[in-house]
Amino acid sequence: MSSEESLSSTITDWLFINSWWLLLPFIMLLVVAAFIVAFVLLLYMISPLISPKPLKLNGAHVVVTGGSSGIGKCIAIECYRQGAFITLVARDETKLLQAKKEVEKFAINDKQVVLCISVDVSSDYNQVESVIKQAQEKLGPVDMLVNCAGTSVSGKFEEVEVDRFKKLMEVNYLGSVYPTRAVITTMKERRMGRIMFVSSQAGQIGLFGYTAYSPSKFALRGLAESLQMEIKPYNIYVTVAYPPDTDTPGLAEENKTKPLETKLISETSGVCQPEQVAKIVVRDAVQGNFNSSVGPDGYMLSALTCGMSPVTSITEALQQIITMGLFRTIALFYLGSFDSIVRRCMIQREQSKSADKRE
Ligand SMILES: NC(=O)C1=CN([C@@H]2O[C@H](COP(=O)(O)OP(=O)(O)OC[C@H]3O[C@@H](n4cnc5c(N)ncnc54)[C@H](OP(=O)(O)O)[C@@H]3O)[C@@H](O)[C@H]2O)C=CC1
Ligand SMILES: CCCCCCCCCCCCCCCC(=O)[C@@H](N)CO
Repeated sequence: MSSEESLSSTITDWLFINSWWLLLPFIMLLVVAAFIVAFVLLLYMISPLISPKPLKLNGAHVVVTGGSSGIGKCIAIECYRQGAFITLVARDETKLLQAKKEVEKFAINDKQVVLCISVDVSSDYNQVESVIKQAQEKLGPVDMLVNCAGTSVSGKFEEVEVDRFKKLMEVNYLGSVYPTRAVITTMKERRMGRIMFVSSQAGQIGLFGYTAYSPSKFALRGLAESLQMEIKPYNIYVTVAYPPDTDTPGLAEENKTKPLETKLISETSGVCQPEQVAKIVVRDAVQGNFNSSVGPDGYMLSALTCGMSPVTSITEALQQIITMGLFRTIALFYLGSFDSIVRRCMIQREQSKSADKRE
């Protein structure tokens, strides 16, 4: 007896059936079921990967908090030159008016408007809600909200004043929650919209000197992920931007008190121009990409820290799946070099301290 015959007879014996072909319908049923299961699984895998329809910026109303300076101002310009109507939000009115003039230079038609609103985005929700309402009355419902208002403090943990920890959480985190809360209901009703949170590379990796700043930027990621899951069925897309050091008045201010360690470590991913950052993050928000990174280090950091964040394209998913192990290996070398920077700086400080004492 051949092995095939023995197998079929074993099966038929076992099932008390004399002719194996009686099993054919069941086998076919099994095959069909397996196909259906595979198809459903594939649909499940693909469904989060379907890219949204890009937002048309021409004629759209874009609100930019922190729009009077640095990255925010460049984001406003980038949207304006694509035909958007802009609301700039910040505290200082003179800076706002100055920025409005700069943005207006990039008009592409004579209907475009730049509106300025002076408010502290972090202090009182009702105030933020009422100014957003005013802006919507003048320029229509908000199509895209860019949460860029923010500030930074760097210094060793024990040297940062205690109230700074609270301040940074208020401005960088709550200052993004409040404007978002003020626009979300209308966006859900209209079943469209984009919300951008400007985090930082320091919102993907905790670094020496950023014990107050990093947590406020990490927090935005948690907010963004949770919110995205809630509002995706309403066709609203969230983008988190992670820029490296960027040449702005904010960075110049931060550099005045930045520890040497923080400077040396941050140099790894260099300094970008705000125009370049604005181009990339606006493009990603328009496309509805959840993640927006700048530069090669930014790309690696984002792939490495994608965790359970949503994906918005098949290419992105494949890149993450393939590169994760490799990038973790590279990251270990970076971490080693950061540790050695910190150790060298400490030794140098101690040596110069003891030299001072001897004098
Ligand atoms: N520059 C960099 O290296 C990087 C910056 N980032 C982030 O990008 C964002 C912009 O940074 P950058 O362009 O450097 O900053 P700038 O300091 O140049 O500009 C900050 C803007 O935010 C506004 N702002 C600050 N606090 C408030 C507040 N409480 N209410 C309303 N508006 C406020 C400022 O106006 P006013 O003071 O008048 O209110 C200004 O328009 C920040 O969130 C920052 O953390 C991320 C990575 C790198
Ligand atoms: C494969 C792994 C690659 C790892 C690369 C790591 C690079 C780390 C550099 C971090 C730079 C942080 C800049 C923060 C900028 C900022 O937010 C402030 N300037 C705001 O004012």
